[in-house]
Amino acid sequence: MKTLLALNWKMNKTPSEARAWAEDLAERLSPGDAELAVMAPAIALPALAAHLPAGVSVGAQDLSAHESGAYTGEISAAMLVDVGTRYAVVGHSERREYHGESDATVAAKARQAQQNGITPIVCVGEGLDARERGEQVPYTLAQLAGSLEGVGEDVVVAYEPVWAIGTGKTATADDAEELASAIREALRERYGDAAEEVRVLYGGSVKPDNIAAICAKPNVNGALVGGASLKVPDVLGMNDALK
Ligand SMILES: O=C[C@H](O)COP(=O)(O)O
Repeated sequence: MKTLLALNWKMNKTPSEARAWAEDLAERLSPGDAELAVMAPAIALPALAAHLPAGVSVGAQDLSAHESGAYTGEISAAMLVDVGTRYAVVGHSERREYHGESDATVAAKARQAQQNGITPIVCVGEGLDARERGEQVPYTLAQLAGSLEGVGEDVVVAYEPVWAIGTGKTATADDAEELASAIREALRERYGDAAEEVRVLYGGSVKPDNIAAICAKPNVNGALVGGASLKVPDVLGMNDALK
């Protein structure tokens, strides 16, 4: 299966900046072994769909758990599909923390994505407390079970320890593999043989100089990258490191 380099811009870049970034990438990207996907603010997705180089996917950072109707401010899966969206991040720790999203909400969003042909990237991961208690595996697996309720196997799982996000503290490649292998086992129980085809990503302070070691681990099939996704040279560096 192809390694996935998922670039999460978070709340950065206007549509004009997104277009310039995509044009710059298109000029400089030499295709590697990884699949690239850009998870941008929804308002920038049409510009990305029009200007990203061929083969680079468009992704959303969130979507509504509802199909359509009276949900002011929400963006539906069908709207995202209409502008060329292939992936959607759901349950990022920032949405869980700042927008009160529960595992049940995350699962509802993932189901909504799948019903419309979007592959959800379901995020899970422990905070510092659970890590310091040595409970990172049971904590993360409990979150995963709730977040995958009723969700089919066309899914990507991103393990992001909250203490490593945007802090410069990267989990070691062995830490990433510990959780990725536990997640794989849980996916086998849920999906059987199809679990081998589910990509498990690591996220948290991934950069050009650490991505190769992390993605070389047997159960890590890519990365979800925040800070290092904003500058084209960093993205080229990560893409090259995965060749
Ligand atoms: O979605 C991406 C993650 O939250 C990681 O962010 P970061 O690479 O800035 O630590």
